[in-house]
Amino acid sequence: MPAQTTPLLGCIADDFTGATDLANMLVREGMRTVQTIGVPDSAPQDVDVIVVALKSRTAPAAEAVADSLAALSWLRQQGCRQFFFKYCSTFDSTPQGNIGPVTDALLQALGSDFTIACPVFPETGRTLYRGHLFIQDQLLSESGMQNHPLTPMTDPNLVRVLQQQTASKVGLIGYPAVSQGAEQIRAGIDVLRRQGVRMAIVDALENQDLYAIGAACADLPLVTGGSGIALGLPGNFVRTGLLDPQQGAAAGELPAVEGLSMVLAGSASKATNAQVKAWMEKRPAFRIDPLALASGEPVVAQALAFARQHLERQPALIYATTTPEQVKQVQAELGVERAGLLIEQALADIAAALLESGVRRFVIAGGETSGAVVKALGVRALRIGAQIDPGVPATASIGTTPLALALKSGNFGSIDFFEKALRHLGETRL
Ligand SMILES: Nc1ncnc2c1ncn2[C@@H]1O[C@H](COP(=O)(O)OP(=O)(O)O)[C@@H](O)[C@H]1O
Ligand SMILES: O=C(O)[C@@H](O)C(=O)COP(=O)(O)O
Repeated sequence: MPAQTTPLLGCIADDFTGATDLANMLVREGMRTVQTIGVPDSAPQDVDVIVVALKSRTAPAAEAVADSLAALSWLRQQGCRQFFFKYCSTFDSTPQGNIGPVTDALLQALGSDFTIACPVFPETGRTLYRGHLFIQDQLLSESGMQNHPLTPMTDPNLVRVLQQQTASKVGLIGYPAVSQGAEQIRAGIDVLRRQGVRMAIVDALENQDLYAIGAACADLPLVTGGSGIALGLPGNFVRTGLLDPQQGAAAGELPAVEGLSMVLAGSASKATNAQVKAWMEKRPAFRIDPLALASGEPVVAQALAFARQHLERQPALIYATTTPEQVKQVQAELGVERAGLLIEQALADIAAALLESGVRRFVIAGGETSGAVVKALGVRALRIGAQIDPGVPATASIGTTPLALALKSGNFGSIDFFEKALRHLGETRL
């Protein structure tokens, strides 16, 4: 079968590492995938999927809608046949949006009357039963997400949560139907459609459920969810002869990248804290102090001097990561936004200078942090490679200095993620 020349699936992701997570799933299922940073100037070649990464999760709803519609319009111009709106597996949103308003706008633009909403991602412990989202063994509202600074999730019932964000009728396809497979799910969709439901939360517990849901959604112009639900979509293209099933692992092949390596961590999440601690037990690390940054100390220059001292011999870590208590203290002193931006800017400046010094492999922890760093590195698009850990693939930059990158969402990755990721990117001095 000749390689597909027009992309099949067009995806819009509401944040940067979330986009990479989605792309990872699609590559795993044999689709060649490129992620762009916003709507790009030119179309990527030789791809089955394009994922446009936006920064719309916490933007005002009108802005999130406008950015998402612009991405949709561009993806339609590229010839995509089906569209996917990716949000967080913890359904991160406020009562004002943006999952509801963006879904409404995309449905309307596509002339469609129905879609599903399913954030389930079993490999990272996100399951949904009778409309209630669980994070491992806890309800969403007791998982720590109730304390999220921007999008506190205090209600685990996603039918209720989504209904608050939209005037469209929201329904549920429950586990009794889902567990019986694609045909029953399709029947459930038909029933809800007849009742005037426009968006259905869909229960799922295992990957097997996600494959069935994917098959049932073959004819929907728009599918929405976390990265898990994308597992079942590539099979639809294989069944209709549009995607070569032999492509398999080759979909994730990346060019080798030569050069020095560095880890940058701007995430303060629990998983990143553990990963930083594990790294520091064996390897060099430099802490960015936000208060020193704010008082004008030459923190960036000090971090670079540290890096240059180690880089020729082994990779090193520069991190702002700290405990929630210390983050709160810094935020009280500097303000939430200023603290975040100061650190993101410092890590971005450090990354740009490291690029000049020959660093070509970067492991970056944190969604916002990844956005800032990748921008400073001049990257506009990424080809997606093999999975490092659930939700995090190896990636390679396209159209700029060849770089190997791993962008980690704060909550993802095993405790030894940094070393593991560096090895995946081709670093041998570990
Ligand atoms: N020590 C710290 N004090 C205050 N803010 C911090 C600290 N370390 C990191 N931050 C900020 O916290 C935010 C973390 O967000 P992000 O990079 O998206 O990580 P995650 O994926 O874990 O949410 C960033 O804006 C970052 O600059
Ligand atoms: O779906 C997920 O959990 C991730 O892909 C994601 O979007 C995580 O967001 P951040 O933790 O803000 O990177």
